[in-house]
Amino acid sequence: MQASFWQQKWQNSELGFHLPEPHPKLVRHIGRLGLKPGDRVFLPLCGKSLDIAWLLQQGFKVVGAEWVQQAVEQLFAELGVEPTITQIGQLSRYSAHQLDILVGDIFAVDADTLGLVDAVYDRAALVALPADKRILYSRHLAAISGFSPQLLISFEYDQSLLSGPPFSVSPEEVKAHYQDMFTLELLESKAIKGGLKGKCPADEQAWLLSAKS
Ligand SMILES: C[S@@+](CC[C@H](N)C(=O)[O-])C[C@H]1O[C@@H](n2cnc3c(N)ncnc32)[C@H](O)[C@@H]1O
Repeated sequence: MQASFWQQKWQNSELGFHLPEPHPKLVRHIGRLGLKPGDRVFLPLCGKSLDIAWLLQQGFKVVGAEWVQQAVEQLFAELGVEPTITQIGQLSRYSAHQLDILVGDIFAVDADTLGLVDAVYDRAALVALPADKRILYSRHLAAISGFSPQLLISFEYDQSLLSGPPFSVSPEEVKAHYQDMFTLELLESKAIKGGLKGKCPADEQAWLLSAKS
């Protein structure tokens, strides 16, 4: 997927992925990440997710990465805060209070620029990437986040019925990406009511990834 694909989605407000509430699986399973107040949570490919505001309200710091500047501008406008913007190489950093958003390609984010994180929350990030990029992404994400524990939400459906994104990522594929680095626990797997995009039956899965010691 090129940057232009996502820029067009944001320009045309084709934001079917954007939920009107914090993700119920985040709310249900956040406790499993073992976080303390003030800990910093990384949301790769964050869009303007309401999960960000919810995590801030719970007393966490948040850092996100998002390619599309328009998305990030909408995020700060909807939060009602004015960001301080700084340039770091190819990336811009939008910061306010307990929030940093790195604007640019996730693959341009390194561990120094990201800073220390205590957990990763991946919702609609792994599944937004095509298969060849998912292999690179899973290793890159683990490396830049210092193998922090991760709450991952993925979809599984018959890929022949619908072209992604979101792409179908089976439990076998999740394991192939992560099981050499993390211990994986499937927290829940539930059918999406009405199917994916109202078109095809799909399951949404929540995974807990804990670094192997
Ligand atoms: C499916 S949306 C999910 C957004 C958010 N996680 C949510 O739950 O609402 C994927 C987002 O990732 C962004 N994105 C796609 N590829 C990216 C990349 N390589 N680096 C950074 N952001 C990217 C898109 O612009 C889009 O906003």
